[in-house]
This record gives sequence, structure tokens and C-alpha cells, in this order.
Amino acid sequence: MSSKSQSSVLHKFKGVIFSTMSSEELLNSLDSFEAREDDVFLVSYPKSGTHWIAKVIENIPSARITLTPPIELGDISKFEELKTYCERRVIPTHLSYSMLPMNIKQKQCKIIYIVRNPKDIAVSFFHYYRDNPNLPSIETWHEFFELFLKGDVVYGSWFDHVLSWEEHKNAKNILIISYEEMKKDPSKNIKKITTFLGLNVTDSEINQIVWKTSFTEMKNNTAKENCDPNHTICALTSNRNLVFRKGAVGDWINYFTSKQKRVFDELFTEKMKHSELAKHFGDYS
Ligand SMILES: Nc1ncnc2c1ncn2[C@@H]1O[C@H](COP(=O)(O)OS(=O)(=O)O)[C@@H](OP(=O)(O)O)[C@H]1O
Repeated sequence: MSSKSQSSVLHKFKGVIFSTMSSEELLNSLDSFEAREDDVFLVSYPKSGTHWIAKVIENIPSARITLTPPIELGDISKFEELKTYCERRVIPTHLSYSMLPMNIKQKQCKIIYIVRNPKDIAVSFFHYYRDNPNLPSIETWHEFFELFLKGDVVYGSWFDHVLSWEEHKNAKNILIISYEEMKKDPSKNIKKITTFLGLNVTDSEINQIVWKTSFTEMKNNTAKENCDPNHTICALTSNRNLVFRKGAVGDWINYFTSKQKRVFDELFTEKMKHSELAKHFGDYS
């Protein structure tokens, strides 16, 4: 790690690393957030496909929703800002279950939890770290791999995050969407999302959504939509160019050495042995 030190851009809250873009005061006040019953929370570990699913929801013609910035991004004025949204709010967050504001759980708001193969997440996160001025400098994949393995990255360990949601996966107000299943059959998964949100959608509307939210289309439109720092769903940058990289399943194979694969698989087997969420990554290895 070089020029930008960990401590200049990161801090720890309840043992988990956060960017200084999430103020300690805001994190300390999460439980004072007032949810609305019709709020929808889009929850994920970073790099799991949040922008993709957000775009799907935005494109549902009958949705009448507003996508807000992440709940944990910014300072204490955040909750006042979130009150100004009149339409149904879709609120992204990378918080683990235990950190999610109490009121969201009490009101049983709808939650979409997005999962993705952690090896692909690690590679995506590496590029994001490397190019993001708001995160510590990372020189090499090997350096990042070690940090990811230990959970010494923003939002902490991928394992802890996914396992924190594991025991709530069958709750009626929680829908699990997987990046790999979206890739394989976007129409089917978009239908799952609309049904879960109680929204009607025709087959031709679904086809339109599939097209508008394809990786190529989203990447091409990035320049137009980019860089309104007041309206970003990225908790770690307002530069959307950093988000749309490759949009593929299995890119990890180009980065993991055979030793890294073995080490990661051993940890995965140990940590995820009782996890049913893991089955959503398809052919994990
Ligand atoms: N439409 C579409 N189709 C397929 N893949 C897509 C799409 N949109 C975003 N992506 C890929 O999702 C990765 C970014 O995840 P997030 O949006 O969760 O990132 S962030 O944590 O909110 O910054 C990142 O993955 P990688 O390409 O592997 O880096 C994006 O490219």
C-alpha cells in the first residue's frame, strides 16, 4: 500500500472498515433512521451488482419510485435529506444485517439482497480500489487478495456480510437475487423482482427492461448519467465510470493463482458449509 494511507481515507465502526465518506456520526445514528412502510432496500456487499438491479427497478414503468443515495453515505444531515423524497424510495446500502437500522426491521420493509460469486467480487473490488481516489492505494492483485481474504476492506469480510443475511433469507420481506442467475435468465429474475414489489409488468415491458439494463447499454449510457455527486448510489465514489468494468461471470479465473484458488476455496468450504445462499452462485468454482 502506498501514497494514500489506510487511515487517511478509512475508519473503523463496530470493527468494520468504512470509508470516511460515511461519517462516524451518521453510522452512530443509524438506528434513528425512520423507515416508511413502502420503502425498498437494495442491499449488497460491494460489487455484487447493485447498479444493475437499481436500473431494473427504475425501468419498471409502473414503479413510481425514486432511487436515493445509500443510507450510509454522507453525514448526519442524511436522514433529513431522505425525508424530502416524496415518491416510494428505493434505498441502496452495503450494510450487514446487524448494522441495518432497527426501524427497517420493525416495519418489515421490502429488502432485495443481491449475492454474487465472491471470487468475481474480489476481482471487481480490486479494480475499484485501484482506480478510486476515495480508497487506499493498492498496487497489486496479490496485495488486494490478502486484504479481501482477511476482510480488511471497506464493509469488512464478504463471509461475515453474507452470513449476517443467511438466517433471514426466507423472511417474506426479503428477496434474494443473484448476479449469476440474472446473467443466465434476466427476464425470469426481473419478473421475480416485479412480483416481489407488487408491480404489474407485461412481457414486452420485461423485454424492454432486459435491453435497457444490459451491461453494454448501461456502460454506454454512463457518460450521460455520470457524476452528479448529489445523486449517486455508489457509497464509495460518485464516478460511475468506475462501476461498469467487465460485467462478466468467471473473470476471477484470469486473476487467481492456483494457490489463491485453493486457499480461498478452503476458507469458503469452512465458512459456508451451512449456507444455502451459496447455491445461488451456480457453479461456484
Ligand atoms: N447491467 C449489468 N450487467 C452485468 N454486470 C453489471 C451490470 N451493471 C453493472 N455490472 C457489474 O456489477 C459490478 C458492480 O457492482 P455494484 O453495482 O454492486 O458496485 S458498487 O459496489 O455499488 O460500486 C461490476 O462488475 P465487474 O465488471 O466484474 O467489475 C459491474 O461491471
